[in-house]
Amino acid sequence: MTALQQPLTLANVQGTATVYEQGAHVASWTPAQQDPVLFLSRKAVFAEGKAIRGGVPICFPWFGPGRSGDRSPAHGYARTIPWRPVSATDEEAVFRLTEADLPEQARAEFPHEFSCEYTVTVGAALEMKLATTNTGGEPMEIEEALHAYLAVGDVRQAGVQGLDGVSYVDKVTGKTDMKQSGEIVISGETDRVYRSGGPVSVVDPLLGRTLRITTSGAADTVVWNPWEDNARAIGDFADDEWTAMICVEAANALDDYVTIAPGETHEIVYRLEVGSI
Ligand SMILES: O=P(O)(O)OC[C@H]1O[C@H](O)[C@H](O)[C@@H](O)[C@@H]1O
Repeated sequence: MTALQQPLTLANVQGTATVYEQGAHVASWTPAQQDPVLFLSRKAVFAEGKAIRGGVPICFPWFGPGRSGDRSPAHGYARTIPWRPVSATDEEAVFRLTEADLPEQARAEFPHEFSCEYTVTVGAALEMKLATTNTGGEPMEIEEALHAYLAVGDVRQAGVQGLDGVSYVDKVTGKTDMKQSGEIVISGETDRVYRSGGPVSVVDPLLGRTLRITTSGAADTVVWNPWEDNARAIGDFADDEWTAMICVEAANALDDYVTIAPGETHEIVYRLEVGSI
């Protein structure tokens, strides 16, 4: 496997982030005088064609195995191929991906002309905006997610707030008509597509902070923790790391796929801030 090039570093007085060209993948974000906010596995592999375990993978043009359930690779192509750097300052980096960047097989499976522009803004907040333009002549259906891995002290003690009363699909049990009651407390394998785009807070008493997530253009919030047994089965994830992370993802998945008309642009935005408990 060929190792990835060094990531781009965005550093200013308010915070520092690193972004790999492969996947336009934000691998870390550390606001000034704070601990890292994104989880990155110590077994993450930084190699061409391999998704990085942690940070913020971009899932596109489908999520997981897609709404049909038979798409491969998982989460689409965008996280494993290089994006083109467009511009970079200490605060903002922009990357682009078009159909011309996709491998041949991908173009057969996703036969659309498009331009994805991804803007990462680093400061006291981390903001990621994925703008997808349909540059072809036919309507284009996409699924997508900004699949953020958040670092927590111990996931069993953290609470995810903001989804009380929201209906969700439970991908662990296969039940599609679930309804959240109160805050989410992780007490086993969790893989849920909530039918709401936030705002959501992860209250973390151990690290003494609250991670605040606001999104736009996302119909869903995905919450994922593999728990103990599944963690062991993931090669690029250490056995004990499931306690130190939770994924809270902005998504348009399952029935919430997006249809983009020719010439139109769809945007999904994920904004992350750190607050006190
Ligand atoms: O292992 P990956 O392909 O990166 O996927 C990791 C996870 O991503 C999402 O959260 C999905 O909802 C999960 O079903 C999946 O297991």
